Amino acid sequence: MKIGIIGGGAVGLLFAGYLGRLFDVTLIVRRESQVRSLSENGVTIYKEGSAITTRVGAVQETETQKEFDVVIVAVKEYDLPLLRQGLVELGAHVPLLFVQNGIGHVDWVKSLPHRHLIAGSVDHGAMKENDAAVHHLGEAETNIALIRGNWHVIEEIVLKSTDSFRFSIRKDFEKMLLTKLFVNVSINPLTALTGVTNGKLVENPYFHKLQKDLFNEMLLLFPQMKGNISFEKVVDICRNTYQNRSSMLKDIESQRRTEIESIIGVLLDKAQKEHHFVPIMNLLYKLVKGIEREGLGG
Ligand SMILES: NC(=O)C1=CN([C@@H]2O[C@H](COP(=O)(O)OP(=O)(O)OC[C@H]3O[C@@H](n4cnc5c(N)ncnc54)[C@H](OP(=O)(O)O)[C@@H]3O)[C@@H](O)[C@H]2O)C=CC1
Ligand SMILES: CC(C)(CO)C(=O)C(=O)O
Repeated sequence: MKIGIIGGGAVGLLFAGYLGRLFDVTLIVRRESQVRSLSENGVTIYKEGSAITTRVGAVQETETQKEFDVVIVAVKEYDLPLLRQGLVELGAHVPLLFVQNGIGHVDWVKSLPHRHLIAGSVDHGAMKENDAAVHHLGEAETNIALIRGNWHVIEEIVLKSTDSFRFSIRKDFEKMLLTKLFVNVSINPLTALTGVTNGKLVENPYFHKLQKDLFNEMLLLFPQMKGNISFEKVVDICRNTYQNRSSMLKDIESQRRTEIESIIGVLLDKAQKEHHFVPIMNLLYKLVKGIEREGLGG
């Protein structure tokens, strides 16, 4: 099975390192320097004191000629629009798997002409070390659900998946993405603003109380999720990814744009339309946007 992975960031490298042991994997990146680094070094995954290196292919996005059986899109949500042309050129028959947090990308994904579209929800913690190495912090799984098309296109990945990098099939992609959204709303902005790792949010009673209040604001917006997600799930993920610095914290630290729009911005629009009072979300959104604007994180 030939797998293309667009984006050699934390998640792209993690997927390439694990899937590259089982399949023919090519990372599609945007910098020539990263192609060189990957060709020379392969992808190294650091985990609990060990390091495993996997050889993978690497090409620059403009030079992708290979025919893929599936393409995993691992760029940030706000970088997706620029990929449209390239994805169309891959062919509408090529199944695409999107791993972005949040729900801001769903309508855009649905607007693609591709026959098989799959949503992914990544519970792993991944922290990029350099262009060819990533830390796997917190063993978890990747949930996947069909947006449209059929399963057989991705069955092999699920069947061959191993315990250290497991894929689980979910029936309802909206419910799956909302579940992850509850997690990201309760972790990412708080870690981005306080600078702590995920695990500290459940250890520190002040942060933990804020997490709970945020979770309750989420339930106001999505009452249908009441029986589907519990606050314990958030706590479990914080513990599982104890040492991880969330993707939003890493963005703030690197003075990069965050995914706050796709994680909280879309929820504030919903709250306004439906007349819900979500003061903590509002405050966190404005603080993250303000810090992002001033480039204060570095
Ligand atoms: N990190 C984590 O623990 C988790 C992240 N996620 C989700 O996964 C997605 C990716 O996150 P993450 O890996 O952390 O992000 P990173 O910022 O680490 O990586 C994004 C990568 O995309 C690359 N990229 C951007 N545009 C293009 C393009 N046109 N062609 C090729 N490559 C491109 C960037 O390249 P360059 O290096 O050149 O800028 C960068 O390497 C996000 O949507 C996030 O929400 C989900 C769960 C956990
Ligand atoms: C699961 C979690 C919270 C891991 O840090 C994540 O999705 C992220 O960092 O964006």
